[in-house]
Amino acid sequence: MSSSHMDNIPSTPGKFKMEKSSYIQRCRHFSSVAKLTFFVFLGLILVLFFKSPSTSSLSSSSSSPYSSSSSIASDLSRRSLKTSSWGGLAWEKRVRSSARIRSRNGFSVLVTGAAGFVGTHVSVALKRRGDGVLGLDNFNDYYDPALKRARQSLLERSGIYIVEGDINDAALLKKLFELIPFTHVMHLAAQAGVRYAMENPGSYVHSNIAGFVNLLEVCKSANPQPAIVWASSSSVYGLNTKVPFSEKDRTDQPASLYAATKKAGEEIAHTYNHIYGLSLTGLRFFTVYGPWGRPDMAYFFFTRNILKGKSIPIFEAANHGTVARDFTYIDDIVKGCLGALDTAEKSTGSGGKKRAPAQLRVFNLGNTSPVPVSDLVSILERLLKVKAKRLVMKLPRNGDVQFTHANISSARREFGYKPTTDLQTGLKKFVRWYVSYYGSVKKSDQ
Ligand SMILES: O=C(O)[C@H]1O[C@H](OP(=O)(O)OP(=O)(O)OC[C@H]2O[C@@H](n3ccc(=O)[nH]c3=O)[C@H](O)[C@@H]2O)[C@H](O)[C@@H](O)[C@H]1O
Repeated sequence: MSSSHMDNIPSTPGKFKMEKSSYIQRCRHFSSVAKLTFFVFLGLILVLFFKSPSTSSLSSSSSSPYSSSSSIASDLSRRSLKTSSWGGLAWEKRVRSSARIRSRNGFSVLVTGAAGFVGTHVSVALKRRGDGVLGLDNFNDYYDPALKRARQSLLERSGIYIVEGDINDAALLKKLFELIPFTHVMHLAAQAGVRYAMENPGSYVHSNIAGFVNLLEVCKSANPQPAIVWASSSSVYGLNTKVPFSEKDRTDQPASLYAATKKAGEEIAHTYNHIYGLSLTGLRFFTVYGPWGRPDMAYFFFTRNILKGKSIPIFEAANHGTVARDFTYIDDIVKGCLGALDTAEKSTGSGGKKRAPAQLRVFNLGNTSPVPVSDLVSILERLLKVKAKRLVMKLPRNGDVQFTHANISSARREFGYKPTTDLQTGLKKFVRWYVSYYGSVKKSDQ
């Protein structure tokens, strides 16, 4: 445990050593054991002090309910900038090989969050059509990292290498851009989940704001600057009541910190586009589901709990009001991501300077047909052939909105986005995957 604490002192080991050596020199002037003890004690306090910003940015109940970990120390280590060893000729060879373009006019794409749900699917699709793909992921334990490792194996089989590191690690990002002149960045690394933001607000700031800024800083200085497509969220519509949600609607009333950090991302994108000429496209995903999905999402843990005979909490709004989502199937989202990449114009800056105005876009990627959560449960019951133990409860005030509904005309116009999978069809594919992945579902204990 203590060695991992030492490992976690972010980017300060050199500084720490310097303090230690000057401390030793100063010790020579103090002969008494009492003074020595005092300085050792002071040193310890200083070390704790320098560690405190990263510590205090995380709430005390920071472990994820979706992971097996329950200690703050574990959370600190997963948020650490420490990157598992990178560098060296063999590593560079893997990076280059993964990013090698194999089709005429193909892209070379850095996919952040490549071991995540959407990241895995997008990476495979890009590779399949001949683009060079390099993944980046910090493999944090917000939810079961074994699932992320399984996705990694899947990508490995397609020839995609995932560099293990955090988007806050500027040295690593710079190195990757030194090795590969990425034409595009598909930025999907984020702290997801609406309700978890109340438990661990710091993780949202770390990944969705600080990490995004760090990535943009590296992109703006890269030569050539890549075009960036990144994951925003339907949650930015917050308390907006006008339906369906259009990109022109107001997004200044977020209902969760998650939504607020995604909205902040959109404003940050504006800034980097304005100052540095970075081409930026934000995609507002609407409750994406499907095979290899996220275990923290309702459709996923409802499935698990129904199969285990456990009750599932189904939220309803005031006066028995329906809670509904514009659930969007992963394959439709992948098409939207590729469409956005294909229509992204080049960034216009170089050497960290803007040369001309650059493209700045935001698109809804939804399904355009909201489904009540209770209907989602009915579909799962039919597919699983098990009756759910429904526990209907009031929509908690923890960031959830009552409904979402996407207007997708903008994405349709720009790149022909047209979702084709209804919830019944998509959930059927999800359930088939779930059963094959977890084997005998009765035994599954994720
Ligand atoms: O579109 C987005 O941008 C976001 O989509 C997703 O958020 P949500 O739409 O909230 O999905 P999800 O948690 O699966 O809840 C689904 C429904 O089940 C209801 N719900 C949930 C939990 C529960 O115990 N009971 C319940 O009824 C709940 O009220 C809701 O109506 C992503 O997680 C998020 O990262 C972000 O990408």
